[in-house]
Amino acid sequence: MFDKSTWIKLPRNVLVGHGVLDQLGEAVDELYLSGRPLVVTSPTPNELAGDRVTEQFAADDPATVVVETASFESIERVIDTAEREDAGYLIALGGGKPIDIAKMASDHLNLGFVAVPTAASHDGIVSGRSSIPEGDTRHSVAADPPLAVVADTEILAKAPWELTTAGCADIISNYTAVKDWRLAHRLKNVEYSEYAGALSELTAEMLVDSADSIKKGHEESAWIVTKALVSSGVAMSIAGSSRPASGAEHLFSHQLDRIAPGKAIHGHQVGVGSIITEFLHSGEKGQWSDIRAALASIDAPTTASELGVSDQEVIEALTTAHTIRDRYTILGDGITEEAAIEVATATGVI
Ligand SMILES: NC(=O)c1ccc[n+]([C@@H]2O[C@H](COP(=O)([O-])OP(=O)(O)OC[C@H]3O[C@@H](n4cnc5c(N)ncnc54)[C@H](O)[C@@H]3O)[C@@H](O)[C@H]2O)c1
Ligand SMILES: O=P(O)(O)OC[C@@H](O)CO
Ligand SMILES: [Zn+2]
Repeated sequence: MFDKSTWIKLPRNVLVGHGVLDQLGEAVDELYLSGRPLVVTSPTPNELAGDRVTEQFAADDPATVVVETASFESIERVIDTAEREDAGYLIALGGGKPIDIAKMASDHLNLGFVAVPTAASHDGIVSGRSSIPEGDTRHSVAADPPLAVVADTEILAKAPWELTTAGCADIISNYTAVKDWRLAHRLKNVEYSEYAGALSELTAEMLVDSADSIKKGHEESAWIVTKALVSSGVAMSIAGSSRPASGAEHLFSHQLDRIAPGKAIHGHQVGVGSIITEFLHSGEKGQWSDIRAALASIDAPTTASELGVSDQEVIEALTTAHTIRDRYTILGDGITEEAAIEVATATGVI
């Protein structure tokens, strides 16, 4: 008997481009949401674009809640505000933090939410994944994706450049994530989606092919990376997990978040992780140097010192990364300290 089934959750409206923020009201109208919108934002995005968002919903008396940290306390505050203000849906305005918070809160409230990213910093801004630190856990969990994404490249292009290069590096890391996924499929019978794997790889390839156009101050950079972030989010939705975009390089990054908190940002850490894990996959003659060159060409870090972490922190993250999640990767049951030093040295990371 044929017994396969799948449920792919995707945004309905995705607007990317110059000035599309002014079409937010129109994009929301098409979703048949009702009631008051609650804008979930953080201080800088609120200053930059809060009024442009709320004025489009003036007839529905919008409310705003400003959050600062990605925490369960922030999610509680959004839930309480939404209940108190009788919100009908949420609009997340900002970088990854307000979007993750709104994603989790809207899941809890059974309300729809719309994402208005102001930074193209990682592929969580469009995906069905949310990442809120809980105890020792740093990786994402499933949460319904936004019903719509309105990504204004004029705003995204003015965000700090390192956030855009982090978004690019998060996409480049898809190369090794897919290698890890295939490995887990071969060795551990982990379910693999050819469609999601191919889309994720293609997304990384297209971004690298466009690397020459990714330059500070060019709005086209925001356009290229945001389209890639959407595509990577779709790959995760097809897979029903973050597997197409998260392998050992992400385990390494999640460990760095615990060992050296606040020193480097997600995309930059996974980029450096990807150089290392590509070497582990394919050896000296593999494509690790292509990944390193692609990262360098878009101004993303390629070494521990550029990340602002110590060599010892890199080694500790590498040797312990396999323990943090039930996700088989090239790190297998763990690599020794000697192996970690060797690969980090051979790739010039330390
Ligand atoms: N959901 C996922 O799958 C996923 C994946 C990776 C990371 N994350 C999470 O995302 C968060 C990191 O994302 P982030 O770096 O976007 O965080 P963020 O929302 O804190 O934004 C980073 C900084 O950039 C500022 N900013 C945003 N847009 C700006 C703009 N246009 N101009 C000037 N400043 C601007 C913000 O005010 C903030 O200070 C972390 O909490 C991380 O755990 C989630
Ligand atoms: O599930 P994780 O490992 O948090 O990955 C989600 C996202 O960062 C993939 O780019
Ligand atoms: Zn990521």
